[in-house]
Amino acid sequence: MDNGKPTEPKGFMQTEELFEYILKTNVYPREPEPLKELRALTASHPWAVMGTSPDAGQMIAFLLKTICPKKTIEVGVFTGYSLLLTALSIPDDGKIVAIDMSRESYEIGLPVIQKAGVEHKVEFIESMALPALDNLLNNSDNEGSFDFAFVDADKSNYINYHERIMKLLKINGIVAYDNTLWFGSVAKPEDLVLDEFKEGRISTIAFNKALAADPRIDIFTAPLGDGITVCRRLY
Ligand SMILES: C[S@@+](CC[C@H](N)C(=O)[O-])C[C@H]1O[C@@H](n2cnc3c(N)ncnc32)[C@H](O)[C@@H]1O
Ligand SMILES: O=c1cc(-c2ccc(O)cc2)oc2c(O)c(O)ccc12
Repeated sequence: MDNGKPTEPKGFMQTEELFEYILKTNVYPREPEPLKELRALTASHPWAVMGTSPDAGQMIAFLLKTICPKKTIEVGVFTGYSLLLTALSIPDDGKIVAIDMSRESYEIGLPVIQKAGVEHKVEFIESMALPALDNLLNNSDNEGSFDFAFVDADKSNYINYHERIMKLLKINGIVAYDNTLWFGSVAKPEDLVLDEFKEGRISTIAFNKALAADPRIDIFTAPLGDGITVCRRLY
């Protein structure tokens, strides 16, 4: 990464022309106005690249509209692209427990969430994610009560988030993990990977291996954005 910008573009699985084609043909024309507005608002942020890729976002919105979740968790909010798309996709009485250590980032996108009329669905928790998840688990009402979770925070902790989310999700509940291909580095030999991707590559490879071996879940990985792995809790 140079000035916060990774050298590998999003949509690295396709040629740049093909990725642009997908965005122009069916992602941007279907992207709700508030999400366009939030993306534009975030574009000048030095860490804009962290926002969920709109093509992966479209898949998450599709999933959410299919399962109609009443209780969801988001780990890693930033300026709120994935949070707003969740809020726009779940029922009016659905709730999102949204966890991020930075309220400042969340507040950048908050006016757009308010204007879209979906703030009532959001309970924002400013905290490190692990203690926040443990705190949720301290209340036994939360165990096995969530329909959906989206994880897009510090990649080295995904395995720790997974253990907690398995307890918070209902059986048949769904969790989606972003960045499971970490700019394509997971499939490259270490010596061909730029230094700035090496640490994330190691933790992502270990995480992907742990998910593949986890008998509690069904999984698939979609090569959208930076790679997104979707799991369903089986028991
Ligand atoms: C990739 S961004 C999230 C992008 C967001 N999903 C979106 O669509 O814009 C990662 C976020 O995780 C937060 N984060 C990183 N490590 C964290 C931790 N240990 N606990 C809580 N939040 C964390 C950062 O503050 C940052 O806002
Ligand atoms: O370039 C990034 C960096 C992150 C990132 C780094 C460190 C953290 O503690 C959290 C997140 O996340 C990204 C991301 O989610 C993405 O979709 C693209 C790029 C990056």
